[in-house]
Amino acid sequence: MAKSLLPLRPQDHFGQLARLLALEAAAEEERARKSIENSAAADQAIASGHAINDLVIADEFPGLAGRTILALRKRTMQMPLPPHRLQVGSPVILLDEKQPQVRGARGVVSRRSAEQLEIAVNEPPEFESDAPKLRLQLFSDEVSRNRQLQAMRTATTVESGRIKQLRDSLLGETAPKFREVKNFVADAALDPSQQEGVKLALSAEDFACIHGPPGTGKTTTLVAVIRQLVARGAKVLATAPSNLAVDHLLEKLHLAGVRVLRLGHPARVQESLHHLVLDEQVENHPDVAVARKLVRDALRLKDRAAKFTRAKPPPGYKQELRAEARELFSDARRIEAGVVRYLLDSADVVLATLTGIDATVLEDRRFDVAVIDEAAQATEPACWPALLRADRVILAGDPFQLPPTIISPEAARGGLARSLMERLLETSTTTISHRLAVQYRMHQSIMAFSSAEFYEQGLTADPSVASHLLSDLSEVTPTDRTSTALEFIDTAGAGYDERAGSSQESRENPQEAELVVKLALALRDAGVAAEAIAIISPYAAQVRLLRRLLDGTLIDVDTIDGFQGRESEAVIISLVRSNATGEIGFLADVRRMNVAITRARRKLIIIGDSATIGGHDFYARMLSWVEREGIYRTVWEEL
Ligand SMILES: Nc1ncnc2c1ncn2[C@@H]1O[C@H](COP(=O)(O)OP(=O)(O)OP(=O)(O)O)[C@@H](O)[C@H]1O
Repeated sequence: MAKSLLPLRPQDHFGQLARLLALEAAAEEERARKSIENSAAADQAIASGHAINDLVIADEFPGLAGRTILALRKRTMQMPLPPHRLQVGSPVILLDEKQPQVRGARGVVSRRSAEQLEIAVNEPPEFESDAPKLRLQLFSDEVSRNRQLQAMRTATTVESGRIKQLRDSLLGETAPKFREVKNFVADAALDPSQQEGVKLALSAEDFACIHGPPGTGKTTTLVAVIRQLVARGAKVLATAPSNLAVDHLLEKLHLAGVRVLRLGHPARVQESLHHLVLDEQVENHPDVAVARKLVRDALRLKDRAAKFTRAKPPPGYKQELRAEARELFSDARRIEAGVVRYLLDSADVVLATLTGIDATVLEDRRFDVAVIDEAAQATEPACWPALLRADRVILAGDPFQLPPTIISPEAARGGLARSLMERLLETSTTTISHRLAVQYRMHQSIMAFSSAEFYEQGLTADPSVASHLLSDLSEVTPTDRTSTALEFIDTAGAGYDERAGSSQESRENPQEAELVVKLALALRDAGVAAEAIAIISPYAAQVRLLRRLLDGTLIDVDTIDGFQGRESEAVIISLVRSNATGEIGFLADVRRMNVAITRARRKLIIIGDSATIGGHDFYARMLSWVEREGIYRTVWEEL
């Protein structure tokens, strides 16, 4: 997107975002529709594990919050399910195989075993045929897109009140205001930079950003912000784009004794935190036992109505049974709604993913402050449902790590990949952001390059980590490898050529993979716990290959995107690219590489071909960093 001049006009800005969202929706739906309507694509979806066919409903029983759980099995009951990619929490659609174009039942996978998948649906499906053969497949999340569009429409048209004021400041129409913080009690556990971040957040009357480079305790700081807000009587809506990030906040707030309530499908929340989820608390509320009985009665009535397949019931009788069932369902919902309201009133902090801000649950409830963690990974439209519900907003994140994932290249080029936080940081002329300065993860040599490239040399390593090495761990034998923090192993000239992976969409480098395995096992043999070693690569095909090679070792192998937000004592990065033309593909997105090189605590080994990557300025500087701070080796020394 061309750098927008402020102020942005609401019509133009939201109109443009809505267009980009439509492009993204079209790209997503194209993918999903292809595999629903076209039988060849459906076969492909089944072959690739995105769908399972020939299923029947083996059981149907009431789930949490008035939902129904359908247990699905292969028609031949004893047959195990084929290998598939439907995970607990995946959005799915259940279709009649004969009539896939007829609207199916949407739900979420709630449990999986070798023979059975359970899905939670809001309404039990009503298929035309009696014993339909069913297909279950992954489906895109239309509900959340509609919520975003609706929120942007409201933000466009609002003409007065707090929503308008906040919108105007976020669009640069008015300057964001800050006030002096009275009675600020510094939290002794925080470092001075984190305390400054807390102070800035508390002083914001409109919005403020906490910029948290890798390992700087962004979540720790946010928790401190939220605790102080709650102590001052505020109600807070705390959100993030991913369930993982929301759970991380939830756990820390709960441990700090804050009264929290987590919205969202329990299947998507970490098991140890289930007792903090709204649905679970609703379920344990005494009033809900009554509602549950109503749901059971309703299902029984529906069942009776469905049994009249041959015997002819008196006219209208079937409809009557169904109507009665519907009424019971609705009574059950009304009882639950009362319990939900009570639980929401009792919490000081309500947590949800950005897409999980559900108006049917929250109704028109407003909060004093909305907090958005990992804000640099959320698209701007994704933030608006949260923004509309609060008087003030605190965004936390790091725009120099991975941006939101967008599948339509056109939408990405148009600016959908640019987060609200990035836009605010780039366009603000006043101090709206505080960057945290002390990191608690990396040895100082590992930190140095990222600090210079992305944070204007603004990071320092806390003394507790500044010089820590693998060899300082009692179980680790000191070796050349465990007593140094940083190495680059250059494969240039060794003929370790990259090739297309089996799916043709990704790349792999088998010889490099073998070297990676050798290095990882050497670390393990020196006493480093397998769980403390991680291997990351930009390419999914290389990750698949490495996982195969390291099967059964407990060494973690993941893509860079999958490893964002995590850390490991030792990290090996496999860069993969090695070709005669110096083509580096999406390694050119240096933010991805920033994530990769900032995951290691005590040891980072990078393996790559300097002849392929060295033509790119960033990688040329990266090679000098290793020569300055660490050890540069050629692959010949490893053979
Ligand atoms: N002031 C501090 N003193 C000591 N340790 C700290 C401090 N702040 C954070 N840490 C430690 O740093 C680590 C990272 O903190 P936290 O989980 O808050 O960061 P994060 O925001 O999740 O990090 P990142 O953004 O890098 O993923 C934790 O182990 C935490 O205990």
